[in-house]
Amino acid sequence: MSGLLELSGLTVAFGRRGARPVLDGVELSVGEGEIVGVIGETGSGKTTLARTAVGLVPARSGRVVFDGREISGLRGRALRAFRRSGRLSYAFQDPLRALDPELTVRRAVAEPLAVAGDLDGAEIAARVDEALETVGLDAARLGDRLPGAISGGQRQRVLLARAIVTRPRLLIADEPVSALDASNRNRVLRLLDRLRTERGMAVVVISHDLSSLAGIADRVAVLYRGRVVEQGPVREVFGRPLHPYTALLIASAPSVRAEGGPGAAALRPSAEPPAWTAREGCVFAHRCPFVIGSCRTAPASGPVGERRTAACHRVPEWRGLVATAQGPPELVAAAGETHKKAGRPPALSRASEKG
Ligand SMILES: Nc1ncnc2c1ncn2[C@@H]1O[C@H](COP(=O)(O)OP(=O)(O)OP(=O)(O)O)[C@@H](O)[C@H]1O
Repeated sequence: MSGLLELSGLTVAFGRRGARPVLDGVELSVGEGEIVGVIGETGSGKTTLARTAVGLVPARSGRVVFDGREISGLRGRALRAFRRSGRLSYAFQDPLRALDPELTVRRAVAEPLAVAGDLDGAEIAARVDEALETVGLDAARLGDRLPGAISGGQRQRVLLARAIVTRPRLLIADEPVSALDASNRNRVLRLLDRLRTERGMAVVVISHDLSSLAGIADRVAVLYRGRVVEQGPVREVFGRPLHPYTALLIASAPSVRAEGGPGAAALRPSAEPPAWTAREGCVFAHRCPFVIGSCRTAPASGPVGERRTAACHRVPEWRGLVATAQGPPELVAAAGETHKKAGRPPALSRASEKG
């Protein structure tokens, strides 16, 4: 059965020919009413994935199919008409930059409907009130304010109201909670869950915050350097990651780490700079403590069980190596170390990458 949104072999590159793709053969499917999380470190391509899916960035190759129609092939007027329809909606990452500072809340939310041109003024006003109410904002009190005169949490909800005012079948929300405090974060997450339950709306949530996704996502896709290295049901992926990169991400997020799962020290990547371009092999090979020859030369992909994929040649044997500390010497050495610094381990910062 095909999903509502199907990305297949999606490759995107910016700039000169031959530049390393920002997205490289991405496969992702989102079903009706499903919540899918996309996680990965800064620069892994999450926003580019969202922007390509909604037609803001052209794909170099591969396909984006929404509701049975190929979007990646649309150009000019046909693409504009599809985007105006608002059936596939995108809530941008940064509300302060995404909202016009000179448009009141009411006008900002009304804009997608005004652009679509299907409704008269009274109908638009009613839909705007409905959208603001859905996100828990008081239209009478806040409707005439400018973005600069409301709180960060309210701005985030205005952005969501604007994204759902067209009653989309799928919403892609780019880091919808990253700038919010705990209470606003929970409010926005509950809202996304409610939209799915009450309207059957599918949601793709891009987030750095694994614990947020653990609470609402059905499935999760892990992006690293433009490739989906693992995907599957969120409980399974967070509970028993099958790609060493996923394990590293999760080990660095104690709030979602399963009891007894490998710690970040045991997974500390090799500090060696990459000696090859990872186009053919695994994109994590240059950082992976479990690397073997084939990781550098052959793509590893494919299903691991019915609903999971993990692009790793050493699934599941690397997990056994961690458990018994019988891995390669650098792993055993790494396993004996502890990260003295609190917070994000150096392994996940872009500074540690040279390739
Ligand atoms: N329009 C563009 N032109 C050139 N390079 C771009 C463009 N957009 C994105 N990139 C590059 O593509 C890579 C992926 O960027 P992207 O914003 O998709 O990552 P991300 O995972 O969303 O990061 P973050 O979590 O920081 O938002 C980065 O190296 C970025 O500099």
